[in-house]
Amino acid sequence: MPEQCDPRPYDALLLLSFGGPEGPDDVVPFLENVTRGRGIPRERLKEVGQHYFLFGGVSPINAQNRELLDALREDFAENGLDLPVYWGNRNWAPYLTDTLRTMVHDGHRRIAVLATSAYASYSGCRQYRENLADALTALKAEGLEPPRVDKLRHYFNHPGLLRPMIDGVLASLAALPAPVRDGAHLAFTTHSIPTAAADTSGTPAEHTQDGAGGAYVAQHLDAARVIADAVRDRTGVDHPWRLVYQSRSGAPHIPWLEPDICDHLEAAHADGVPAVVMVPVGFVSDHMEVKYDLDTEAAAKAAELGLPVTRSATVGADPRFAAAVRDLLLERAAAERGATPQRCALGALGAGHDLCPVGCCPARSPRPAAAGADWPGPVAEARA
Ligand SMILES: CC1=C(CCC(=O)O)c2cc3nc(cc4[nH]c(cc5[nH]c(cc1n2)c(C)c5CCC(=O)O)c(CCC(=O)O)c4C)C(CCC(=O)O)=C3C
Ligand SMILES: [Fe+2]
Repeated sequence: MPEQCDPRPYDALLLLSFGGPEGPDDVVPFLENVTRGRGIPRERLKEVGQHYFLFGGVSPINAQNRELLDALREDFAENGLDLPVYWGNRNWAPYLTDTLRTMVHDGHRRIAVLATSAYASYSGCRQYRENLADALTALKAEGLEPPRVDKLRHYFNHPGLLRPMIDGVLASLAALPAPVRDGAHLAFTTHSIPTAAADTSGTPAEHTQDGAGGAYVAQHLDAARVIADAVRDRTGVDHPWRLVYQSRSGAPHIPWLEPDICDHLEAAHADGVPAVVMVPVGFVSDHMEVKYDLDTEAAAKAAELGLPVTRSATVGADPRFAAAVRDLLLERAAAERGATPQRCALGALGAGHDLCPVGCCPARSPRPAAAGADWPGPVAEARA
C-alpha cells in the first residue's frame, strides 16, 4: 500500500480548460463563446471555423482532457492521494459553472484548480480567474454557498512537463532523415498574443515595454532553453533554436508577437537551414492549434519549400505530467497549511507565485477575477 498523501485543506481538484466543439453543429456556437466581446474580425472566424470542419467539427482538446483526467485519477490512486478530480471548461461543455455547481452539491468547499495553460498571460491565466469569478457569482445568485478556489501556480518549468518534451524533441530529431539531422534547428512555438498583452503579462514587476514580452516571453524562453540545453547534452549536437509564434488572430493593425512559424520556416529555408523540428512548447496537448496550425498549415508550408520538418509531442496524458500535477497540488496544500514545501522547477526563473498579485496579467477592461489577491474574500482579507 502506498503511503497516504495529505491533500488538506483541499477536498477536490478541478481541471479547468478551454473546451472545444465535438461535432459540426457545435463549431459556430463554440466560436461565438470564444470570441464574445473580443473584437475578432469576421473573416478570421470563418477561416478558423474551416479548420474545425476539416476535422469533422471535432476539436481534439476534449478527448485530450479526458485522457488527462484518467491519468490523474490513476496517478492519485497509485500514490495514495484520495482526492476526486473534476473537469470544467471556459467555452464548451462541461461548462465551468455546471461543474462547480456539481462540486458544491457533492460537498466540496476547498478546491484546487489546474488550468491547462502553463504560462502567465491574460488568456492563459487571468481569463481563467475571471471565469472562476463568474461561476462563483452565478452559484451565489442561485442561493448556493460558493466554495473557495485556489489556482495552482504556473508549471511551464516543472520537470514533469519539460522532461517529456525533451524526449519528444529527441524523438523528432531521430525521425528526420539522417543527412539533415545534425543541422536541424529547433523552432519553439507558442500562441501569439498582442504585444500589449505580452508586455503586461505576469506580475507588475515582470511587465516590460516596447514588445519585450513580459513574463509570457521570459517564461517561454526559459522553458525553451532548458529543453535545448538538455537536447544538446543528450545528442552532443548544439541545435540552434528560436522562439516563434502561431495562431495569430485579431485585427491586422494591432501588433502581435512575431515571427509567425510559417514566416520563420521560409526565412530558415532561405538561410540554408537543412531541417526544422517544431516544438509546441506553449501547449500541453495536441489540440487544434497543434493539429491545424502546425501539422496542417506549417507542414504544408514546409512541404512547399522542400524543407524537412517534424513536430515534437506535447505532454498530453504522460504519466510524468500527471505526477507533476500531484506534486503541484501537494506542494500548494502544504503551503496552505503553513509549511514551506520544496518547489520543483528547472530553468533560471524558479517556481512562481501561488497567488496572483494585484495587477497580474491585467484585462483590457477590469473585471472580477477569483483566486488572486484582488478577489474579495478570505484570502484577500487575510493578507490585507
Ligand atoms: C495564450 C493563448 C492560449 C494558450 C493558453 C491556453 O491554452 O489557454 C490559447 C489557447 C487556445 N486557443 C484556442 C482556440 C481559440 N483561440 C482563439 C483566440 C485567441 N486565443 C488567444 C490566446 C491563447 N489561446 C488570443 C489572444 C486570442 C484572440 C482573442 C482573445 O483575445 O481572446 C480563437 C478564436 C479564433 C481565432 O482568432 O483563432 C479560438 C478558436 C484553443 C482551443 C483549441 C481547440 O479547439 O482544440 C486553445 C487551447
Ligand atoms: Fe486561443
